[in-house]
Amino acid sequence: MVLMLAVNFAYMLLFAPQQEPVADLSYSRFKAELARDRVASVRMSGERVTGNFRDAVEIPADEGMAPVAYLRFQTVLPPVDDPELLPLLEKNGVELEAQASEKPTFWASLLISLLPWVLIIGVWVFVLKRMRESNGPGGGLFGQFRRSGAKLYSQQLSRVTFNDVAGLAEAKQELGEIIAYLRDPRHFSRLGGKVPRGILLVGPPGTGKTLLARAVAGEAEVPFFTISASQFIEMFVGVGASRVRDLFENAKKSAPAIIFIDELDAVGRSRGAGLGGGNDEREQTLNQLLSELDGFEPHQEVIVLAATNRPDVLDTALLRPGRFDRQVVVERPDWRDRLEILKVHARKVKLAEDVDLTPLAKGTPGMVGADLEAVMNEAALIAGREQAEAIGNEHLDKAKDRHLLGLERKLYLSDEEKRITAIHEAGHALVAKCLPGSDPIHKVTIIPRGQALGVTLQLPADDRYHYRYGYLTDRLAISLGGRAAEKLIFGEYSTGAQSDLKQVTDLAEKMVCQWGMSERLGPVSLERGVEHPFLGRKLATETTFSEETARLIDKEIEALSRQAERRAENLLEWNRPVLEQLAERLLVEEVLDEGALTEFFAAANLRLDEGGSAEAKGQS
Ligand SMILES: Nc1ncnc2c1ncn2[C@@H]1O[C@H](COP(=O)(O)OP(=O)(O)OP(=O)(O)O)[C@@H](O)[C@H]1O
Ligand SMILES: [Zn+2]
Repeated sequence: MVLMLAVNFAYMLLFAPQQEPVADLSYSRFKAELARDRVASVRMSGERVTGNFRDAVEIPADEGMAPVAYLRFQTVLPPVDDPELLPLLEKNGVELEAQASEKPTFWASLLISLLPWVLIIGVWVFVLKRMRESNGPGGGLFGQFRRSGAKLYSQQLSRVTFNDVAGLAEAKQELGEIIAYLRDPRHFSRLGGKVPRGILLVGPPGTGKTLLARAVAGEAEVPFFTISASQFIEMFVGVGASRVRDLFENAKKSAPAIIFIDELDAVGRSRGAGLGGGNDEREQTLNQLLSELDGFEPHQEVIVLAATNRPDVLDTALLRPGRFDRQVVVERPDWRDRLEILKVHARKVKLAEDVDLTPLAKGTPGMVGADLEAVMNEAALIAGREQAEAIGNEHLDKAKDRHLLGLERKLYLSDEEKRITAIHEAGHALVAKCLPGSDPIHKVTIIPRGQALGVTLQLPADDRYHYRYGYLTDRLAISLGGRAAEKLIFGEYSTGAQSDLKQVTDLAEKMVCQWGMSERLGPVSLERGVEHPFLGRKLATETTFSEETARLIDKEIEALSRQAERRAENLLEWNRPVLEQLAERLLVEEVLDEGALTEFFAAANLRLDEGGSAEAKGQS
C-alpha cells in the first residue's frame, strides 16, 4: 500500500499527463502513422517520444469497445537506434524537438530518495500492528502493546443510522428501546425500565445483523466495539479469554458503549459438545465471556449485541437471564423490503431516469441485503465497462444473473420453481383451511429458508397433549396437500415434497404401531421390532414381530396415506379456482400472514370437507 502510493506520486510528478487523452502506440504503429504523414510534431526525451497528430486519429480500444479518437500519442524508442526514423521525420516535415532525458524535479528526486525509508517505516509499522493485535499468551517482547483485536469506532466514525438499514421494521422497533437507554441512561432507569444487557440478533448471513448493530451505535451516538468471535480463538491458547477481558474493559471505560460480537456460535457452542472432550481454548473463552456478562455494575452502561445464525447450538448458559436473554429475529427480506434495500444502495450509484427497481426486487426472492448490495455494485461495474452514462434496467438485469450464477447455495428460485412452490404451499394452506378441525395457518411463504423452498406454518391454537384420530388424519391430508396441488395443476410431481412424505410416513407409522389406530392390526403396541424389513428403519428397540405383521403394518401405513391423499385431492379439485388465486397472491406477495389469509379465505367460496375423517375411519 505504502509502496504503491509513493511510486504513483513520483510518477505523477515526473510525467504529469496532459488533460487530453494520449494514445499509447507501439513503435511500429508510430512509424506507420509517420509514413502515412499523419504526424505533425514529435518531441523526444531520452527514449520517450510524445507528439501530436495532424488530425484526430482513431485508435481501436479494447476488444468490443468503440475506437477512440486521439490528437496526442506517445511511444518508446527501441533500444537499438533506428536509422530510418530521422529521414522519415524529415521527409514528412515533422516538427522535431529533442531533449536529453528529463530531469526529475526537485520534489520528485526528494521523494525518490526518501522512498526506501518510507518503505522501511511502513513495513515496521505494519509488523508492529500485527504483533499488537495477535500477541501471544505471555505478551513477549511486545507485551506492553497487549490489546484486544476489537476495533473502536468512535462517535464520529459510526455514521450508520437506521436510515441506512432498510426493512427490518420489527427488529428496529425492538432495538429502539436500547437506543433510548444509551442516549439517556439515567432518565431511562428513573422510569423503571429494565434494560437487557445482551441481545442476540438471529438470522441468516448477510441479512444485516452487523449493519443493524452499527446503526444502533450510530443512532445512540456511542462508541462501537466489534469483534468476530472466530477472532477470539484463532491464535494461541489463552489469547481468546484475554481478548474478551480486554474488549470488555475497553468498552466499560468508554461507557455508554456497544459491544458487538459477530458469529457468536464460534465460541458459544455448548460446552462439552463434540468428540474428544471439546476444545479447551474455546471453553476458556466462553467461560470468560460468561463471567464478563455477569460482571457489569449497574452503572456501567454497556450493551452487548451478538449475532448468530445458529441459535440452536448455543450453550444454554449464554441464554440465561442477565446474559443474552433477548432475541431479535433478523429475517430474510420480502420483496417490499428488498425494494427498500435496493433503494438504500442505489443512493451510492447513478441510476438512469427510467430505472424501475420493482421488477428486480420481485425477481430476487431469497436474496438478502448483502446479495442486493452486490448486485447493485455489479450493475455499476457493468455500466462502467459499457461506458454508459448511468445504470439502466439492462445493467441491473445482467448483474442479477451474474450474481445468481455465483451463488453457491441455491436460494434463488427461477420463475418456474417459484410457480411450483406457490402452488405447493397454496395446496397445504387450502387443505388446512378446508379441514375445520385443524390448526389455524399462521403464515405461508415462498421465500426459501434453509433447505425448504417454501413454508406453510400452522400453529396449534393451544398446547395439545392428546391427539384425536380425526386430527391426525387431517394432518396427513394437509401434509400431502402440497404434492396433490402440484399434481392437479401441473399434472406431475416435483421433488419438493420430500419432507412432507417423510412426515406423513412417520406419523402414519406411529398411528399404526404406537397408538393402535389401525382396525386391522388392532389395539396393540408394535413397538417391538428391530429393523423394519421394508422401510429399512428402526421401529423400536427389542425383539421382532412376524413377517406377516410387518407386511400388514406397511399396508396400513399405505392405506392411511392413500386415504389422506384422496381427501387432499378432492378438496383441491373442488376448490381449484381458489387454489390458483391463492398461488397467484403468493407469487405477488411472497408472504401471507394470518390476517391476510383470513381475509383472502373470507372472500372465497370454499367447499369444505364433508365428514372425511369418519369416512376414512370406516374404510380401514
Ligand atoms: N436491511 C438492509 N438494508 C441495507 N443494506 C443491507 C441490509 N442488510 C444487509 N445490507 C447490506 O449487506 C451488507 C452485509 O450485511 P451484514 O454484514 O450486516 O450482514 P450480517 O447479517 O451481519 O451477515 P453475517 O452474518 O455474514 O455477518 C451490509 O453492509 C449492507 O450493505
Ligand atoms: Zn410441502
